[in-house]
Amino acid sequence: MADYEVRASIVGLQRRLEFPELNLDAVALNSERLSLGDRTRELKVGIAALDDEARVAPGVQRAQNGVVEDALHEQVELERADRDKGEHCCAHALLLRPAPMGYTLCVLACGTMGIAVLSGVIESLDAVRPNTATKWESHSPGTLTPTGPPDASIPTRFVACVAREESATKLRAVFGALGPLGASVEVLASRNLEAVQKADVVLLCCKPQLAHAILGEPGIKDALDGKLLISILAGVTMAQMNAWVLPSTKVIRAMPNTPCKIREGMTVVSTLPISPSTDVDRAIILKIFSSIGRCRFLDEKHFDACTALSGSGPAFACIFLEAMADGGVMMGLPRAEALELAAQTLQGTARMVLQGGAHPAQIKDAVTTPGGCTIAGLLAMEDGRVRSTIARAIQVATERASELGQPTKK
Ligand SMILES: NC(=O)C1=CN([C@@H]2O[C@H](COP(=O)(O)OP(=O)(O)OC[C@H]3O[C@@H](n4cnc5c(N)ncnc54)[C@H](OP(=O)(O)O)[C@@H]3O)[C@@H](O)[C@H]2O)C=CC1
Ligand SMILES: O=C(O)[C@@H]1CCC=N1
Repeated sequence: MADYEVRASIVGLQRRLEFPELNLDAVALNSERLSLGDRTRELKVGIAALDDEARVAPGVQRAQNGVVEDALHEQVELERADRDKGEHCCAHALLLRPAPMGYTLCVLACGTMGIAVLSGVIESLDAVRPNTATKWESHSPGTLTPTGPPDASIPTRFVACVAREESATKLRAVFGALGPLGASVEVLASRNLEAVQKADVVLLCCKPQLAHAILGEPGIKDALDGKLLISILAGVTMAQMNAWVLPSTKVIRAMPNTPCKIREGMTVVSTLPISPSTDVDRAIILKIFSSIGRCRFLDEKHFDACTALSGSGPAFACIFLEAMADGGVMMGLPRAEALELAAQTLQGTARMVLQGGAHPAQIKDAVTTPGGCTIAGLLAMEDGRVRSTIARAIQVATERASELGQPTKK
């Protein structure tokens, strides 16, 4: 036994003990190495001993009382054949994991939406708005400005991965322009496995038809083991994704939209399955999406409709916006002013609904003077069947969303 301990000490210090599954950064057979102060937060430190709790206890005690108070403690029992002696030995290791200091968020396939979400999150972390209340499901817009002790549900390290080097170069410029935190984003091209390995939480933002191939790349399944995988893909179901990853991977769907980029997004998140990590996962998801707009949970069965309404919605809203501006231009308004008037009018009206709680019909009626110009315009719109046209657009888009990421019908 003693031989083993000495050997463990030497091996441990020189090449991380012979327990690779522990992935220790340092090993202590006594408390000396634990006097590393704050550096222990960045290290996984193991105390190993052999079947001799008495010898471990003093070091453990000191560690708990002093240096890494809030570290996560985990008792692990190890068995190894002692090759020197041909014996089967047992070792106990107490792992002192670093206190959580945030996590690594990987945006896998960081295109239009990946950039929108990641830029929004980074800007929210950078924002200094001391009096802004934390925003959860029903408030907007929000901020992730960290106050007080480090929050394990806030991302602190970022990896973005794309297919092509030219996209990576573009991404570095886009994120670099956001300031120091943006510049810290690690951008990789064609290195999906490495990106996923580095991550604690993966936001999958590829085209729906690419998901199977990307998740099926060698090593990706294992790299996702136990991790939270948030997919923003239209049409690709949880059942599909669950079949493409290990059972230990926690798959969630989210449907954000492009206004996330300016932290005015609308994101719907699928209801979380109950698991030991539900609360943590919920906090992580809310911190991401509430920081970049509104966020609400809905059952997955509604996802195709949400994809059409809020995912595609910015495109539909812009048709209406452009049309209003065109009308102004037709009547002689300069283009820029017409666009400003239309955009601010839509924004103000939407805020009356969201913030003031007004019903759209109330707002419409309040504007509509009997015999006035508004009713004249409204009737012209009804003649053009604007309402049913817009509603049908959502219907058709929903139907199309349900086909995305599905095998093509012959
Ligand atoms: N656009 C929107 O408004 C919304 C889109 N969505 C969903 O988001 C997803 C992405 O859409 P969007 O952002 O518009 O798409 P983009 O085409 O803008 O982005 C796709 C990204 O995938 C990368 N990519 C392609 N192949 C690979 C690969 N093999 N490995 C890693 N990365 C790869 C591309 O990299 P490269 O540039 O190097 O080719 C690009 O960065 C879709 O599933 C869509 O349904 C959801 C809500 C709204
Ligand atoms: O058009 C699309 O397929 C994606 C999904 C939602 C918005 N854009």
